[in-house]
Amino acid sequence: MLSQRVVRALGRRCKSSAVSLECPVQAPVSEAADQPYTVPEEWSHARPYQQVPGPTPLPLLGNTWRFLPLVGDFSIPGMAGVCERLLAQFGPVVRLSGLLGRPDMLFLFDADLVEHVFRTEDALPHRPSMPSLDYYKHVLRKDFFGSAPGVIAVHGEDWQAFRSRVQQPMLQPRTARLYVAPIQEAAQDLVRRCRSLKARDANRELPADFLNELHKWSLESIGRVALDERLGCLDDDAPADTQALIDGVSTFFHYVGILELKAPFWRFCSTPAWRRYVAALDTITSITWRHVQRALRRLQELEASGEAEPPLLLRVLRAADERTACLLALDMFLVGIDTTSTAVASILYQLSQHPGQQERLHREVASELPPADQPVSAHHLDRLVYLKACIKETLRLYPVVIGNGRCLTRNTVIAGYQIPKGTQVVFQHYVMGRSERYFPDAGRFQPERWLQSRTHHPFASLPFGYGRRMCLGRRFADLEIQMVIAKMVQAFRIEWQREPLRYAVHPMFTPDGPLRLRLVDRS
Ligand code: HEM
Repeated sequence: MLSQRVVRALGRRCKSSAVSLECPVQAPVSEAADQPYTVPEEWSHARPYQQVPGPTPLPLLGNTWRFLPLVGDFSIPGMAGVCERLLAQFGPVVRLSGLLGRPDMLFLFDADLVEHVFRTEDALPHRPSMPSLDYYKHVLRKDFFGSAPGVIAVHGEDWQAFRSRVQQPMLQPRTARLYVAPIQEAAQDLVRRCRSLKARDANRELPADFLNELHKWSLESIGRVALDERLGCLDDDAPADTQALIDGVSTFFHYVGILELKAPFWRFCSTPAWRRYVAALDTITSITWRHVQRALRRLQELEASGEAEPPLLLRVLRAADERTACLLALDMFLVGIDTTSTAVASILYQLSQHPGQQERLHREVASELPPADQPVSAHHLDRLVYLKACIKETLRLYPVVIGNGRCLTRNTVIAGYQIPKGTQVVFQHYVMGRSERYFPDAGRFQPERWLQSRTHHPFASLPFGYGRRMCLGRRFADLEIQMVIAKMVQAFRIEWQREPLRYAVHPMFTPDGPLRLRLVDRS
């Protein structure tokens, strides 16, 4: 049964789903927002915004028509290729204007320009993500989320108030190290599950829906961190609500791209896509809430028993209130499941494509880690330098988030152009990560490049973002990924016997097709 409180809050639906067309990025501007951040002379000497090159919008349809099936030349799954074409056609700064119902986008393909924008961002950076989630949290379910509804799709002082409450425990390297043992258990659950799945296949291949198993592993890992709970996602009799949560997150990501990039009909009426999206978010919210309630009860028991170092969520609960803890857990589930599982899918797939590098990694793992049934410590992981290089190399070539961004909170001069506040600047890390300008022999999977003293531009590949809004779960993601890849490589040789997979934006940048890795036992 869902918590009565959540049911009540979720039950108070908006009378109408219509939303105003007001640009959601216009509110959170700083005091100095109306001023160019640069000296006025620079602004007055800069070229007008209209001169930034980019695809020409059509009357009425703008550039949104490009996402239409059959006639359009853009597609969401094919966005990586679209971005490469835009760079080739227009150069390192491209304006995508005339997007119905949303601000213009400015694509940056130059790492110096990315650095410039990041280094001059204001105290309350605004990531231009998800007006639909913004609407869900701030309008449709405002009763539940209140005025500080987490960090995802939250901006300005509300964002700062929430982030400052949770940032310290989340990003301290010391915190992630407390989770090595439970994260190892989750990784071992996956190895066990893989053994049993491949044993069911004559060719020892994993099933076509193996990505779902990785989602389960990822949820299991975050469950340990966020809730201090063994969810049992990878057990044969996994609780039904774990798959419901995974499906909810997948549905959320499936529809968010459609709602955000295609014509925004959801702003005027309740479309089928919008209804499925809202239902998915309601599911995620209510399941998370139920688990947080359980965690709260455990906190009371822990406090009664004088336990010294309660887990993350419980520490947040102790420091704040139960709503903050629930909203943090919700954001962690929302953006911490598919990101990490997609990264792991991609790394496993790349290792299967590069047996030489996989063998080198196996040698490192075999010499640095204790036998599979013994505990791995943070010090063991520290020594896996080639593993870390393989992870970085995969995320350089196949960043899970192909383009992070910022919504300008003040008029800014970029590349000699006057860029007005409200413009969504998109950092094209997928394209920059593959550019010869920043990485010699850029197309080759070459983890060794990360072992040399730094020669690459620090802003060309930033898989976890940068600055005050950098990924809050980065420490946990690093730990989870390192542990699970080390355990998989320790247990198996990972092979691929089928046609190579392409990648597509779904909206994580994912190997596009059944992930039928073949596993051969190492021992
Ligand atoms: C490979 C895995 C992951 C990748 C590639 C990734 C990537 C990112 C990126 C690019 C951002 C935007 C940063 C910016 O705007 O500068 C972000 C934000 C965020 N990530 Fe991650 N992430 C991953 C895993 C996780 C995990 C496991 C969690 C939670 C446990 C998490 C929680 C968050 C949160 C809460 C934010 C929003 C921070 C804010 O707006 O203040 N992420 N992530």
